[in-house]
Amino acid sequence: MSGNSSIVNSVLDQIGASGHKKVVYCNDPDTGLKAIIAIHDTTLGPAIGGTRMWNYATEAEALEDVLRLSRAMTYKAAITGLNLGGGNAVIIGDSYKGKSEAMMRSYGRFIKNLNGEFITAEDVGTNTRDMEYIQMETKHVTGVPESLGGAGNPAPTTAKGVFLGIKACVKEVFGTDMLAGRSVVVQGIGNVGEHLVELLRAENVEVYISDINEDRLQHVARTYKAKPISADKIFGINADIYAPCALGATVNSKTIEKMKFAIIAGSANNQLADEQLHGKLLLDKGILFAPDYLINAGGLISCYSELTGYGKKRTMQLTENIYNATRDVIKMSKKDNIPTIWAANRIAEQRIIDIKKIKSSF
Ligand SMILES: NC(=O)c1ccc[n+]([C@@H]2O[C@H](COP(=O)([O-])OP(=O)(O)OC[C@H]3O[C@@H](n4cnc5c(N)ncnc54)[C@H](O)[C@@H]3O)[C@@H](O)[C@H]2O)c1
Repeated sequence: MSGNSSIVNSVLDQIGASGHKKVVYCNDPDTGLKAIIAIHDTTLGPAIGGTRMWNYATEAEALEDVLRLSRAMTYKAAITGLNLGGGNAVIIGDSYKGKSEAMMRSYGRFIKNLNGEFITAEDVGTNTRDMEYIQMETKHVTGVPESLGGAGNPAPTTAKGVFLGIKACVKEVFGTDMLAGRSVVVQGIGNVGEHLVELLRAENVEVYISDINEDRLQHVARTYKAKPISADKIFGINADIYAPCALGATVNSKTIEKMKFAIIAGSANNQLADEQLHGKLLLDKGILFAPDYLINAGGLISCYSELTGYGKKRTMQLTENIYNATRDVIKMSKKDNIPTIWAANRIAEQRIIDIKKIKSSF
């Protein structure tokens, strides 16, 4: 009995400490679905966020990931000026072997039961086909194929935003945003990473790539004339920019110590293992960090356009704004001598505070 209550306490404490509104555990033995949906904040609008399918070693690891991812979505929507809240979901399992139509539709029914409080889209381990299955059960899904009236895979728009974030940082560090001759390490060349490699190579950037999927690595290397490197080489390499496009927490005390990069700018969510500690370490070491949730907002913008019926033109306008928004964050960080992630957090939090006030005024 005491063991059970300590588990409950630790889960609820964790949810409370991160400021979450609601966490839903989904279990369907018939389809093998085990998922967690986390809703962080809905001040600005319904919570939106991807569904990640990953083979987590433990449920505790899955919970920690979904809590971190959903909080980041709140900040992403807020700083991008969208009327959306933050949420996210994880499905525990192997996305290559453990997925089925029934599982995705079952998951869609759990989302349906949230009555619009949570809207989902693709993330690591899920794709437009999965969103199509979810849409068979609920309308609260985006990133469905264009042939079904959706905006399609958000990854190309995400990559475009990351590319512009990189340019804004290069302008700051090197005095020009011309990328030719610069070098970038892209870690993870999946949906977003591959598009980013394409954009960088089109500007004659020297691109190093790394991925745990060897076939993909060789394919992308051949297609774009990028240089494959092994995972253990990433943090020692002499390149201008590190673009994390796989999973989070790759910027930590161990990796920062080895880094010779001038800039970190990529698509992965929650790149800093600890925003307070590692934000400060990067500032002290003179490495410019582009806040991940700011520069990877292109995908969210694409999903927002799908929800609101905005066209591609508006999606591109909002995505292009990532360049100036990144410059503004860098400016605030320099003026107040604070890490860029703290500056971004301030801007995002202020918008939520302001909108909360107007919502409670009448
Ligand atoms: N897809 C989007 O529009 C979008 C939007 C915002 C943020 N993100 C974030 O960007 C990242 C990439 O998303 P994606 O959609 O391209 O996912 P994806 O699953 O298509 O690609 C991820 C790639 O990373 C590789 N990988 C995993 N672990 C690795 C490791 N340790 N080292 C090297 N490679 C590794 C995988 O093999 C895969 O090729 C994720 O963190 C995701 O949350 C994606």
